[in-house]
Amino acid sequence: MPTILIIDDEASLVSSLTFALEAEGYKVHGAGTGAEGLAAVAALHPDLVLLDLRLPDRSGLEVLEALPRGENDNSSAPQVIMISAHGDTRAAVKAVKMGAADYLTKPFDLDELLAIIESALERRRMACEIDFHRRAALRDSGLVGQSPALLELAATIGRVARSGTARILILGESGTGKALVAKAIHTGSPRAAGPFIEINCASLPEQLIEAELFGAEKGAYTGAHARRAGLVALADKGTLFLDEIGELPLPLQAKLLHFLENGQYRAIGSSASQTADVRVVAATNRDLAKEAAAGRFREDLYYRLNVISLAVPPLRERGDDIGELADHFARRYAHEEGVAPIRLGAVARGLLAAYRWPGNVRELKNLIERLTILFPGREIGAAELPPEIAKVPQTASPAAAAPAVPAAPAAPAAAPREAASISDALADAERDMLLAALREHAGHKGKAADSLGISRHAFKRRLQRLGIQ
Ligand SMILES: Nc1ncnc2c1ncn2[C@@H]1O[C@H](COP(=O)(O)OP(=O)(O)OP(=O)(O)O)[C@@H](O)[C@H]1O
Repeated sequence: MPTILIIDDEASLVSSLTFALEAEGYKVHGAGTGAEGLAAVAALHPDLVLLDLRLPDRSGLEVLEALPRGENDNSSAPQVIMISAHGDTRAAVKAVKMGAADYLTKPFDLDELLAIIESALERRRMACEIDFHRRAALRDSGLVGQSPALLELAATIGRVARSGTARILILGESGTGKALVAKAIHTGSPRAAGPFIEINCASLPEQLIEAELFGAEKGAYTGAHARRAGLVALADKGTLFLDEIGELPLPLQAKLLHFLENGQYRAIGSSASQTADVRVVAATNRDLAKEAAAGRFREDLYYRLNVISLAVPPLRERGDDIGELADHFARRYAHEEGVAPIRLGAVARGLLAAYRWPGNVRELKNLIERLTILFPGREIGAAELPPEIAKVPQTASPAAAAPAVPAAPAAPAAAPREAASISDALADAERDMLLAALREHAGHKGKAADSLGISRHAFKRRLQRLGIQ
């Protein structure tokens, strides 16, 4: 049952409207002043507010300004209908420009009021529904974050996924989550029951990528001991995700173009054409238009791939997502390591928010993993953070919400090379701790793991990752 709040100082109007609206099945509350009205909105979270333009303590426009807004996906904001007296029309129109759903001039007809209320509530229901679907799509995709930029991305993913065939080019800096976006497109598409196959075009030399993509006959090249199916064949009825497409060697670009144009391809060493029903989603952190202009990427392939392009924003433009992602990874790594999660203090949160994150979510994820190992269960302050983050200049990001940062020389804006040095510094610290624990326990891994408060399995995984024999 929708809740309506009437903010009006005319007691007789409030009581007659309350009577009429309750008879229509609404839950109704009244408030006689702007202050009372704002308190009632905060306490009752009404679905709709009937707001008089003239109130004893302040104007209706001031109250409207102080109410939660419906923008930025805040679908819980109430719909507002202004009630104006004769001669107040200009103010009422201004209210609509400020976000009110509609206005009525006294004296008004009850049927007219009911029709306006119903259509405003319908609008709110739709906003809530869209919001619900966006958030559900985000949850299912595994993309953590609630920033307007991410919600917008989730909405676009939902729209583009539906077609099931349109090719999509995902653009964004390294580590922003392009692979997760590709997976979300697959999961939200009619191909969801089919396979999702991923290949990183930068990971293999040319001939191996060709064999990987299109398959090869036995003996087609040195080392091809058996016939192998390509990923294109494996992705039949599903989605093929070509990560780092900008790195695909030129001769292979021609073969991919041929496949995109007519759905046909040929395995290495085979004379027969094969077909596959595949949706191609590609991703790159390069400016492909520029690469094409420079002759390093085929222009025709670029246009074939770029039917719809989708930009994943860098982490530094996602505001509150940084804190939410940090908490998410803190819980996840604590669970994996079998330790208590690290806690981020206010200073650490401010510093993380102000840092530029050249390696984006991947860099944040790695940082939280290392902090979990080094300081399980501890509160993280500036001292526990790597110097590049602890010393971030306050002006580093316009969105920076950094609290007082310890006096530090203004460091230049962080560059990828610095990110590598953060990782190196943390890896060194981790290596020292692991080796010290091993030495202390005469090479006994179980005891060394116990002394660091992590499981034996986690301990061995770390040794392996750091290449410690
Ligand atoms: N919004 C997010 N929520 C949770 N995890 C995320 C999010 N974005 C990225 N990640 C994680 O960060 C890491 C990097 O993401 P991903 O590999 O998708 O980035 P990418 O843009 O494809 O990087 P590259 O261009 O280097 O291939 C992954 O482990 C991914 O799971």
